[in-house]
Amino acid sequence: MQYVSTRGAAPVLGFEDVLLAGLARDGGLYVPQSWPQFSADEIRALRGLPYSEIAVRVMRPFLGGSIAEDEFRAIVEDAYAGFDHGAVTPLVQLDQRTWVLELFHGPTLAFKDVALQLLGRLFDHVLAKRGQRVTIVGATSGDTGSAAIEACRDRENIDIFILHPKGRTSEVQRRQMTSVLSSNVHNVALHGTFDDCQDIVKALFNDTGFRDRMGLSAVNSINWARIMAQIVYYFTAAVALGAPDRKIAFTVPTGNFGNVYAAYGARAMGLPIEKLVVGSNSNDILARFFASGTMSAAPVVPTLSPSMDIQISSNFERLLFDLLGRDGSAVTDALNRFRTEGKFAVTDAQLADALAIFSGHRVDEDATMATVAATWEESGYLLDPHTAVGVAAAKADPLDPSIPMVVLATAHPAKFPDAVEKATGRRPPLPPRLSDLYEREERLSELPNDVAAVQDFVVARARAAQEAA
Ligand SMILES: Cc1ncc(COP(=O)(O)O)c(C=O)c1O
Ligand SMILES: N[C@@H](CCOP(=O)(O)O)C(=O)O
Repeated sequence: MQYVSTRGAAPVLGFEDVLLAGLARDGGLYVPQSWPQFSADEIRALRGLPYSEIAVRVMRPFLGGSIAEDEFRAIVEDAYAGFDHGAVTPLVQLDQRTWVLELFHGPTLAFKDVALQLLGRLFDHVLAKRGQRVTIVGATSGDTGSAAIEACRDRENIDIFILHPKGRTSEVQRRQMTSVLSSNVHNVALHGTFDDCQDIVKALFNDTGFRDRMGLSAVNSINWARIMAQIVYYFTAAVALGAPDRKIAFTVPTGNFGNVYAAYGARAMGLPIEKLVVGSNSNDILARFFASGTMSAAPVVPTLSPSMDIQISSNFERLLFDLLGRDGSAVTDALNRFRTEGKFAVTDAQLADALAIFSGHRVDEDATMATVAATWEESGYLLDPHTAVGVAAAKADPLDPSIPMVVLATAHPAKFPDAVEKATGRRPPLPPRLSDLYEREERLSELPNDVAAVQDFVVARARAAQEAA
């Protein structure tokens, strides 16, 4: 299995190099040269298997033989052993046609753990084999940060720097990051939005001198391995609900487009996915794209679902690559236009290709709160505000109701207790292992929205951490 860049001008790489590279050297994102195919019989054979076995079978083709199967199986089993539900990502039925796929049973209570618990172990495995060390830089709107820190803390060959937008995460999310005091963990509260954090991370990667000197790696979904690990739960959910002998649809609360792109990958691999519904909060650039074919930037507004307060969805580039016929220079042109003019458009035919798979819905703050409240009243089920955006988007979609709709529950309601309490009168408690979170010491540094300032900080802290080690 080989991987190519969406901008078409970076070296073609195998799995291990893609894992360590993060962003491609031409600024693009790596995607598989072709999608592995699963026959109906191979999909049927997944029914009833444990999560980790499905994970091995679904991810195996992406490794291209770079990790021996028994070693990979051991890594996968270890990654999911700490989840607090035996099914890892259980399905819960909400009503006759709607299920939620609970992705929040990992250590930091959000879907990011599913991929990052694996990624931390894969980094360890590959770095030990190569005798290499990396500096991870990541951007977070709240959940990737804590999941990545949890996965990488105290690992010998990794320093990890996480940029979050100051004051724009929930308090639980911030404390989950900043209360990890390990010497290889460095939290930055940036004076800016998540998009600013993500821009700085990309700028650090695009400075190839800095990138090579520091040995930069990524934990955001720009890293192909994140997408690979997220494809697995679309298979587990689909086979549990009757695939390949029954069609299925998913609604994904969306920000950076990584999660729903993983669903697109599962469909390309052979899962009978009828529709992918993209749920956006008031930061609705994606819903507007699916309505018009034009991607046009707008200022980020803070919402009750802060992890989705994103206007530049980095993984959309991977879909665009396919919509534009896998032409890297056409992708580069479109994205340059987006940077300089604030917008670009696809043709009617390209939009029709996208709409054959996707639809998009904007869910505003009132609808989010009303959905949390109504779901609690009708089903006795507590939704976090991100999942509520998904449930509301699923209800707004005109899809054939005989097709089961799975909404991805991307975070535990206890990560957003204020919004949940306001909507339902019930304050969801943190699990016992996090019950002292509000008393824990925090450590973080504040930095301006400036690439050079972040670069200097990374150099100084990485040097100090290595001297102390
Ligand atoms: C709780 C939660 N829901 C939804 C999303 C959006 O997912 P994606 O960025 O993969 O579209 C995020 C952030 O990524 C998140 O943390
Ligand atoms: N919502 C995310 C934003 C980063 O997304 P990623 O999937 O690219 O890591 C977060 O919680 O940080």
